[in-house]
Amino acid sequence: MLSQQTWVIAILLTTVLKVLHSLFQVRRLRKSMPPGPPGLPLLGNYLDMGSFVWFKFTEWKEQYGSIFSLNVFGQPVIVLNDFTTTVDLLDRRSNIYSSRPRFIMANEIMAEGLSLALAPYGDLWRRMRRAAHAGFAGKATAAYQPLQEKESALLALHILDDPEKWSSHLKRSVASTMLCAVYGWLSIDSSADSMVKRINDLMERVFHATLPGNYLVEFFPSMLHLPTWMAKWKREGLEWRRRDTEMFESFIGDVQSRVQLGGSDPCFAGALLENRDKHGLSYREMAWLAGAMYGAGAETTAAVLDVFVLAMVLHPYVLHRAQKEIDAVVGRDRLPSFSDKEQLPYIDAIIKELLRWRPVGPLSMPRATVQDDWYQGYFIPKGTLVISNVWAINRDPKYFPNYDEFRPERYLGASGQVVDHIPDTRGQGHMTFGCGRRGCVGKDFANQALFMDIATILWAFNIEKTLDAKGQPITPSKTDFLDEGLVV
Ligand code: HEM
Repeated sequence: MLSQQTWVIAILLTTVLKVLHSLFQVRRLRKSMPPGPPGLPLLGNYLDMGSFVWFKFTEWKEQYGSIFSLNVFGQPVIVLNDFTTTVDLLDRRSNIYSSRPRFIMANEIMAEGLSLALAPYGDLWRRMRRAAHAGFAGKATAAYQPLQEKESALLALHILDDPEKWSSHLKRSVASTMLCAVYGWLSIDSSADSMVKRINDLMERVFHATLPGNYLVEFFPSMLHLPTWMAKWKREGLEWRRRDTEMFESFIGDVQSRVQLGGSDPCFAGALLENRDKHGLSYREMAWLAGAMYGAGAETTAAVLDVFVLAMVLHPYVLHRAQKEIDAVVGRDRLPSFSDKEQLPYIDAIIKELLRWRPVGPLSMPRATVQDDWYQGYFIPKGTLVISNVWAINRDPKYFPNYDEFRPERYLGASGQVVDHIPDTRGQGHMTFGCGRRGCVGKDFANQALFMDIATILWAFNIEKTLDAKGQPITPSKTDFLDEGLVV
């Protein structure tokens, strides 16, 4: 057995050697990589970044163009800033650009490597992604429509009862829809529900662990080999893994018991269990996959609905035009339903514009390359971290004149129907769901949920500025951001 001192020396030595090696290597490589800001010795561009880094990237886009490179502590990074470059690499060269960087704490330690969203490109990701796609994408999404209609009506009732708490109602409603879709649960009454709280705490820990700088092991992977008695973070991470695995396994176990008794509503976890052999997933893999679907879908969708409320307060003419459309198609005797969708193109245009105007993930999720590549005469080495600057991509003046304005009309043609004028986004009209094999697997489900919630809210309510103590309307800022890790 090695002594404590030997461990520390061995790990320090390996770490120093590896850092020096990558620093020299990245200096040499950057000569043939896309251009970019020079950076400092050792740190590279680390200090240039700070918070709300997508603004800095967008400034650099003006200077260096649609693709530029950075070096962060010896890690080569490229940033993609327009539709063409992003689709060329992430979609057309999906076989090279579909992995994720290593998330040692968030995936390897805390999730036993079983997080679909953080997993490297490979067999486990492929099996999980296929199962997620079968349950949540394309035609499968229609099965969730009755649930989404019911949850939107409940959302309207809750807002009617207590309009001041609109944001908590939105969170509750999205969490409830996701949990019912994943586990076939009955509606969740409150966003303070103990199960919702447990899963949200887990998600918060995961987001915290994915942020650069929170765990040194991300920069110095050899620290992973430290024994637990020397590394509190590792002890904690493994304990969280034990508890979270237990929780997810109990959720899916509960679905299994209900299925066996013949009393389970159709749900994603039920379908996973039923198709277990076809997807080739173990019990534990299914448990983590089901949990991941909730985690990836809840905060993101709720954040878009918050942006919707902001956009309506700031642009009453949009609200009035949408309400006119709804009144003409739906009337006052019934709630909107999915059967109205074709006749409500302005609602679809609002959703696209919300996702374009304030992407809740302005830098998407990072990718990593699995082999060396050349693009436009530039070298992109294996292991490069790839960031899509969705903020800049969605504000390309070539496609979106006056890009800072919230104007759903930009997605409508002369006859008032939604037009697909952005090449290669497969009808989305923005880059907020990412693209290629690793793009958002829940985008159809999310678009559907947004449609039902937004149509129902606009049918039921006006949304207006609140008043200050003197009775004057308060205009909320359109340029303040709250960065919560996964969503902004
Ligand atoms: C409006 C709401 C949503 C937004 C803005 C959003 C956005 C994203 C983005 C940007 C990515 C990374 C894409 C990439 O790497 O190119 C992603 C991945 C993912 N999303 Fe969504 N998402 C939303 C809703 C959902 C929902 C409702 C679900 C589940 C039903 C979901 C499940 C996932 C999963 C599992 C991944 C990881 C996919 C992988 O790594 O293979 N998302 N999402």
